[in-house]
Amino acid sequence: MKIIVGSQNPAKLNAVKAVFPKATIEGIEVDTRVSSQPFSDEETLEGAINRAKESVKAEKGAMGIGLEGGVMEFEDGIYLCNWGSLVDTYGNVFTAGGARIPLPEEIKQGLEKGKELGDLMDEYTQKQGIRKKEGAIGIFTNQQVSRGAMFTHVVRLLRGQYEFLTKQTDG
Ligand SMILES: O=P(O)(O)OP(=O)(O)OP(=O)(O)OC[C@H]1O[C@@H](n2cnc3c(O)ncnc32)[C@H](O)[C@@H]1O
Ligand SMILES: [Mg+2]
Repeated sequence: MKIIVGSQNPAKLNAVKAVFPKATIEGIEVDTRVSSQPFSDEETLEGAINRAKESVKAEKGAMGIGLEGGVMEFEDGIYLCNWGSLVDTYGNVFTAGGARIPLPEEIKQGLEKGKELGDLMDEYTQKQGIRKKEGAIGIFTNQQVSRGAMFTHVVRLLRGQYEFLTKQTDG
């Protein structure tokens, strides 16, 4: 089985590898056709679906997976949100959402100024490439749940739905 992932971010690629250990996995750059910092569940999910649809087009017979990170405004502040999509070789589109946690006021202010969360996290932690490592979710959960672990859960939700449908249609 071949899976094309619409990203070259190792946190995303490793999540797909963890859930599909026997598959050949390739990450490609795709146009998400949403903002580089999605600002709602809807926009983040759309980014994930666009990534998956672009990826599946890249190679005949391969499945496509798109994982997208974003933020969403809620009554009490801004939450981190994550969405994923899997498009199989028949064109079936599966979707799944990931864990949400609120972001600190300082991060919220940076986002409202138009900065990207990835850059804000590097400033906040005085480290580089947090988005490719534990992510904001890893930092703000004291490393209890890394970005990779969170995306692994999303990909597991995608794989399970795909298998469930395949079982139904294969009898
Ligand atoms: O290369 P791609 O696949 O685009 O990976 P990315 O890290 O940019 O991730 P997304 O585009 O999915 O996320 C949109 C923005 O939100 C940031 N982001 C989302 N979740 C994050 C997290 O857990 N930690 C740090 N930055 C995060 C990310 O860096 C982007 O600026
Ligand atoms: Mg990005």
